[in-house]
Amino acid sequence: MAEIIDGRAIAQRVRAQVATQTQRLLAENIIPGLAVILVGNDPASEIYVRNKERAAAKTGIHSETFKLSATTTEAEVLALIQRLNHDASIDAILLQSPVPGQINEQAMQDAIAPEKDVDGFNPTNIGKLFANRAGYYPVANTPKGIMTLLEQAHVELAQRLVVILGRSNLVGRPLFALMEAQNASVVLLHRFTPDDLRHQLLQQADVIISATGVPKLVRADDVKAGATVIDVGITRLADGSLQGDVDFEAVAPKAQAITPVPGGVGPMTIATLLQTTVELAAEHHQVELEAGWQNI
Ligand SMILES: Nc1nc(=O)c2c([nH]1)NC[C@@H]1CN(c3ccc(C(=O)N[C@@H](CCC(=O)O)C(=O)O)cc3)C=[N+]21
Repeated sequence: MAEIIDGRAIAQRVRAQVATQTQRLLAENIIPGLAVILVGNDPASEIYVRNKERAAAKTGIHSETFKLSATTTEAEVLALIQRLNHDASIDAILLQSPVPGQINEQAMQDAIAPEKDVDGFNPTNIGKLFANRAGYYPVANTPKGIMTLLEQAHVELAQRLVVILGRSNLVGRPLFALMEAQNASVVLLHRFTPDDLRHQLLQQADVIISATGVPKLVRADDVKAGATVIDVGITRLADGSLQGDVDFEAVAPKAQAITPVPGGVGPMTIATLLQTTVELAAEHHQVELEAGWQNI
């Protein structure tokens, strides 16, 4: 039976580190500031934003949520982003995805100043990630949190085969770059990958990351004995329960380590968002964070 990677417990340790780091910044009169922009009323986004507000408040980060109606124009969102870009009390700006159809999400991501781009969606930051540039720049928090989870679970990546399902800008693409930078051999699959090819590649994988939103896509016969399985998918079923991309009951007995849904990757995303906010604040004020503080 696999080790079940406890995302809540690891997220709790990350948040405790963020709180300690925030206290150090506060002692120097630096208040890390996070602005979240939520346009419209997507129910999943509302839950995410509420959880984030609560977590930020507990760590001492100043967070402001801007709730805009579903009929907000692109010009209004742009004006808000530009105001926050120039607001010295704000270190991190997050535009919650998805946005209503009248708003061009890419144009908004381009408008967020790269040094306040807490999601790492600005092309400048994506370019640095894919070029494996040295120095600090923000990276999307779900993939960054998955790297922390794997490190905490002592999962080796160098020389291993990693198969990622799903090529979103939020998860699959940045994760590909992060894993490859750790000397894994990485394969990025998507909805146009033929089923038989997907099965063949999954069966060889040392690490499987699934981020598709297709419930129970990854089955026991897809998984090599001893593989590590990270489930990023969250689908709310008709009965209100949450289902991941992985058939957990069937896969867990074969895996070396596996994340549950809920309680796996989700809590890490929020903790890592707070971590990135503090890192951006430290960058803006040219404060060195304690060496090794991420070694939770
Ligand atoms: N700009 C932007 N950045 C994001 O990072 C972003 C986004 N937009 N849009 C939506 C997705 C989704 N997302 C989640 C974060 C936490 C949980 C989470 O805490 N999940 C809990 C369960 C929560 C529940 O019970 O519903 C868990 O898995 O244990 C889920 C989903 C961030 N996203």
